[in-house]
Amino acid sequence: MESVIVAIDGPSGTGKSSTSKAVAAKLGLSYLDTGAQYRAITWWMISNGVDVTDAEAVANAASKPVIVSGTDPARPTITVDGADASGPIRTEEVTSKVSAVSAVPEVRSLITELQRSIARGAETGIVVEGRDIGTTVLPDADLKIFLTASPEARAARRSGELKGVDVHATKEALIKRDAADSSRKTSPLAKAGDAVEVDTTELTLDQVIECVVTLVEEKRAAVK
Ligand SMILES: Nc1ncnc2c1ncn2[C@@H]1O[C@H](COP(=O)(O)OP(=O)(O)O)[C@@H](O)[C@H]1O
Ligand SMILES: Nc1ccn([C@@H]2O[C@H](COP(=O)(O)OP(=O)(O)O)[C@@H](O)[C@H]2O)c(=O)n1
Repeated sequence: MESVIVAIDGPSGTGKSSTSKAVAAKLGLSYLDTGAQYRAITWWMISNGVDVTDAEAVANAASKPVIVSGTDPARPTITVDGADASGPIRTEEVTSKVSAVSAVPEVRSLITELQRSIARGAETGIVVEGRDIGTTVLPDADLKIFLTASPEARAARRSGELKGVDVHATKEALIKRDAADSSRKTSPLAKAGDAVEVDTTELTLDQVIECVVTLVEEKRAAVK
């Protein structure tokens, strides 16, 4: 296999970003964080005074921001209209509003096209992580992984990152976002029929990385 495309989906805090970056780095592949792109467009909407609860206003503005993702797993970058957005897209305000913006069909079709063109341009292959990569963005991916973990484990991991934030509040916010992402009409968070499900609750990050690397290597060996 000359180039390999790996889709990694799952809810928040299951380990998608950490696993995808490490797998891409180990195998010499590019890396794309699609959640960062939805966060970036959300940040632009907030900064430009667009009411994110007004789906029509969001749809009308969706094509305005220019979002550029750098795909080096050692140094992922994201810019909006040329400005570094990596810090501002991680604020609590963006996190609480991103599901409303990402549910708008016009936003999804624009971002999906952007993701497909980035994947096409990755010479050695790419690991793309998100919610709908295996089902919608790259349905022909060579390998699809769906990561899961208990809400308790996911909340503990997330609140470990955000110092001083209450685990209970983190868990509630996380469950609310998963419910919104799973119930939207256009390409909801879902496991593709042909995805391999990996429950990471009792696994260390290294074990998850090893598991995915082995699955990619098995795929590559099978088509040689
Ligand atoms: N298997 C694991 N065990 C313990 N901590 C983990 C595991 N996988 C990821 N983490 C940690 O949990 C946090 C969230 O992981 P991340 O990769 O950002 O998840 P996602 O992209 O699915 O939201 C990070 O701090 C990461 O280091
Ligand atoms: N492929 C994707 C990726 C993210 N998203 C949206 O973007 C949000 C942020 O994704 P993320 O991956 O940065 O979220 P975390 O799990 O890292 O907190 C999700 O809650 C979804 O609303 C999406 O709709 N489709």
